[in-house]
Amino acid sequence: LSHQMEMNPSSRYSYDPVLRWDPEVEDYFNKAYGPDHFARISKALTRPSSYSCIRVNTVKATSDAVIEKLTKILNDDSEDGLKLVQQPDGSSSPISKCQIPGLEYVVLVNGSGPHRIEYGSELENPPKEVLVSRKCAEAVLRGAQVYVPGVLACTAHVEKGDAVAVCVAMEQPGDDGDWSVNMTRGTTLQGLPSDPFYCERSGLYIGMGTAMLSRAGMFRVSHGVAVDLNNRVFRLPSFHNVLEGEIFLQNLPSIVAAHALDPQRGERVLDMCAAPGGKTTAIAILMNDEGEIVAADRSHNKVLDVQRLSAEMGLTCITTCKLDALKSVCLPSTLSDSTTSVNGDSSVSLTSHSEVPSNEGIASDASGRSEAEKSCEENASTEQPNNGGDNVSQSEIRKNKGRLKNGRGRTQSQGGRAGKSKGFPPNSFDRVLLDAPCSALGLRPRLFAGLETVISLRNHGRYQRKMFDQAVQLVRVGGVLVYSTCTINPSENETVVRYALDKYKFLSLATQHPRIGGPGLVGRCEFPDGYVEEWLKPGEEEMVQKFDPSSELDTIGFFIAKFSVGPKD
Ligand SMILES: C[S@@+](CC[C@H](N)C(=O)[O-])C[C@H]1O[C@@H](n2cnc3c(N)ncnc32)[C@H](O)[C@@H]1O
Repeated sequence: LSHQMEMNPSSRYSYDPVLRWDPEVEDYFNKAYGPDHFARISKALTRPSSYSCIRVNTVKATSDAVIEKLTKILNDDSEDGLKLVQQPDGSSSPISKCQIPGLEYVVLVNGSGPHRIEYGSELENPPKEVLVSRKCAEAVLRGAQVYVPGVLACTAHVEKGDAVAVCVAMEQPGDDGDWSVNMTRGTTLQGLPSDPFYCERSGLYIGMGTAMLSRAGMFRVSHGVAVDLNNRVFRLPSFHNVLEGEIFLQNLPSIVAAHALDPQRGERVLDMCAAPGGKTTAIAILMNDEGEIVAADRSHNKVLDVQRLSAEMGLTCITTCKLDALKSVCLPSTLSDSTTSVNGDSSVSLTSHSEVPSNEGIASDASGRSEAEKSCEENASTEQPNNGGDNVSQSEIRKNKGRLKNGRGRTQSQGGRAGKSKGFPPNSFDRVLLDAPCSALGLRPRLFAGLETVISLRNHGRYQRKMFDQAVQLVRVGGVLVYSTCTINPSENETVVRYALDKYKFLSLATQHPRIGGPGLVGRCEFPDGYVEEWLKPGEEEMVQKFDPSSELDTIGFFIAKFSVGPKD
């Protein structure tokens, strides 16, 4: 295949990635979905959704006002990011209100692609190239620019202003079975078959652009745009710095998860794995900022991200704390007198910055968590769509901004510190959201999935079941518990629901509004090693929402289960 692509420039200089899976994982997903369906899911994962989804902060703005402002920006020649999505004939606007009942405050901005790009590729005269990391390419496919840190290699003699083709360096299998990108940053490409990654980057070209720096500059400076990618395979808007505080870029299923919780004004809600706060703020807006939402996360720095986002959106009903979801429940006897009350809850104490390890990585290692737990957490933190820049999350951008200007709200009032919680008494919340850290195998676009094994996938499920055991104790009788993930892996979705329903007889699946996702998987799976996994029972599949990346809705892969909590006795 590589040889053919080498000989045929039009297939070499194209975008047609094949997602690599661990063979046992591929077998498992083939069994779960059927080979054809899984092939479609796999293909869909390599592409971004065809639209961006914006949740309007209705506490500050209306969707009509936001549409008007975005349209103005779209027609402003200086706003390159949004101009990208303008229809070629300029006839119909790419901006519209979501038509799903109850989600009219969500604004959709259509992108386009895949486009055929003319790379000017003659065999004797190949285009100059810039090779970027996979993470950089995934961000670029979502609308980001090509930033300097993402560049790995470049053709010799590239000067500022040159036309360059941008392609992706993918992980390759090594002799030891591990995957890696074996390339020294700064490598010179010749455009010849003898180049590193020459065959491997066939079919992995994401656009044509203008070099903003010379080759030497790309590897000398530490930040800035390396290539202005003005001719892209996928054209999606970048909302970097656009209408801050009034809008939040969020995947549609995440917005639906907040609706599934059905929070009511004045209630007390716990968001157990809250950072960076996308669903927390969605819940707060549904509650019209009335009541109390406790937003917890085990990472101190990520808790600060939630604080910043809440402040930016002007939401005051959100209380944040650093808390390990595996230790969320405390018995009243464990509450010491010395704890400081935050929003009237004596189980939460403010922690001085010095008490919190400054290096989360070191803290994590010291906590003795398994590799699966750690990778689960790292993956999950990328759920937020990132159109803002290469390898720089929106929360990172916000953090930097926070350093420059002091926003109002809790960030300031708590001096940028996250209160450390000792947990909460049983039955102390009306509703709990467990948006669990997961393998993130639903996120799009994804160009590589080879690192997960069937064992790591099962371990994610084990970690989530432990969190569920805590969550279920914290919801009062008559309350609601919502469990969600951004993965297509049944071990983290249907299997967790089966576990929950079998173990806690007082739980029942509840109807979700809106319900726009598809059904869950019914049945069981027997693995070659004898391990058996149980999924849903007939009748339960229509009660959950499973967002299929290959379906017409064109969303990320996502799963939502809603439970009503009956008498616990
Ligand atoms: C899927 S993300 C949450 C996304 C968030 N709900 C949102 O919508 O913006 C999962 C989060 O779980 C956190 N996390 C992982 N393990 C945790 C634990 N043991 N306790 C609390 N939080 C944890 C991670 O730091 C990460 O921020």
